[in-house]
Amino acid sequence: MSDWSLWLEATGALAGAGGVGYAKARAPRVYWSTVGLPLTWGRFAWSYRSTMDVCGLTVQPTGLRAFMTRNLARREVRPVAPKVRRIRPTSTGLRVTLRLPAGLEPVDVAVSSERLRHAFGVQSVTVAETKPGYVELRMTGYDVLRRVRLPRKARPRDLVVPVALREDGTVFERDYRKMPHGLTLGANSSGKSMYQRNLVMGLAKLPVGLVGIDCKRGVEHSRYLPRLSALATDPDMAGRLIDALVLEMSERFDLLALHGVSDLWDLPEKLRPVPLVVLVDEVAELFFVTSKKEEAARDRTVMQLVRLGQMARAVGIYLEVCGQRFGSDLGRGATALRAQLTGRVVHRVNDKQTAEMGLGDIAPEAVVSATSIRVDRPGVAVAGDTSGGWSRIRTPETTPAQAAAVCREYAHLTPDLPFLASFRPPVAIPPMPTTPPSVPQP
Ligand SMILES: Nc1ncnc2c1ncn2[C@@H]1O[C@H](COP(=O)(O)OP(=O)(O)OP(=O)(O)O)[C@@H](O)[C@H]1O
Repeated sequence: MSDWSLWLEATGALAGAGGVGYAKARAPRVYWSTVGLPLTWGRFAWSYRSTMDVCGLTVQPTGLRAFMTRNLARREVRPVAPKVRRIRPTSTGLRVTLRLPAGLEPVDVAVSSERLRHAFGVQSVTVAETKPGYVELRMTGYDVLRRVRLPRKARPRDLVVPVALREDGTVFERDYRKMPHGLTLGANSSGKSMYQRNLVMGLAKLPVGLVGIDCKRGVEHSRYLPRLSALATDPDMAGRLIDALVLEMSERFDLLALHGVSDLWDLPEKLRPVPLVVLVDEVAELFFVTSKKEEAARDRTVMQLVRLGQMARAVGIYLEVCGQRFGSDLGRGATALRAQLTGRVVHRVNDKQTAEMGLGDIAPEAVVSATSIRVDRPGVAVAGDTSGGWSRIRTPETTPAQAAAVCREYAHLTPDLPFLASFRPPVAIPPMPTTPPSVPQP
């Protein structure tokens, strides 16, 4: 086969020989940029006006405009469609900025997004308001969540970590300054650990302290040890660690009061304590008790965690909580804690109630979207915040070994925090090979 026909096959142009199917399945990004984009662009340009018309996205012209068209331009008076202001191709689709005519609002376009998706023959269309009077149609040419790759320029910065890709091809970022505390929910094998792994890989590269609470004996978090400032592996230790964090919070507030500011970020840089991200894996373990006498300790731990949730944002301590369920059935303080965790990510769940626990106070459609996540799509989740916005996301697939390697590489960024010293287990030394060393033969 010649080089030329190989290229044709790879890009899908060899339709007759099944090339399109091959390229769509194996290299959707290549297919999109070489074949899909020109086709979609052409279809869009050719059918834009009529599509808007049949989708009900036009308005009647004003009297003056109708008069001018009829009498001066001597043209037929037609309904007015949104004006296309900008068309921008991306590696995953097409972005079109529209100026809405008077009488149309962004929600009208959003309601028609499913019709537009079929009319333009694209994978998905999402509508975002960019400024008053303008919306952006974000079209994706292929299923970007099938095999997720974050764009190269998506790098962690400040306290912002790119963690996943949205359905519309944009990057989903976890911004701790905008949304200080987060909650990740999901059934077994739904992708919670993968989400946390991607988060830790990003956070590890930033000048922050990472604190792990993993009451499953540290099976998840012990991989991140070189980059952790503290790790609690059972509820008792977690209780003491949370107490230490509350004490640190009080000291940081004293520091703010001393300098007459109300936020850590208002302090001069050289006085500013390092931000801390507290990662809690399987939060239900903190609530479980096996005997009555453990209840007092459990209640104290939960209440201290609620205090962190309520106040610690101002002093740069952020919570990242993960669990399978998070309802009032867990025990006292559960709903109070959940209310503080503004950033919500819900993976596949076993029941609608769990989706409602995470997304019910965001949007009813988000709950429906979370309950329809397929079992064969681990890692897909619905991410929302309590401002009402939500989107479907998926993290890139990464291995525990990759996360451990990043934590080792950035171990030098682990801050020296004396108040956490007693919670920092010695970093594990790689195990010795089990086979005895070979003795050189004479
Ligand atoms: N974003 C993803 N892309 C591809 N595969 C994924 C993704 N997320 C998770 N998976 C697959 O799903 C499996 C389960 O994921 P993960 O361990 O993160 O689930 P979990 O919710 O933490 O489960 P558990 O609660 O049992 O610990 C992983 O082994 C991985 O192969």
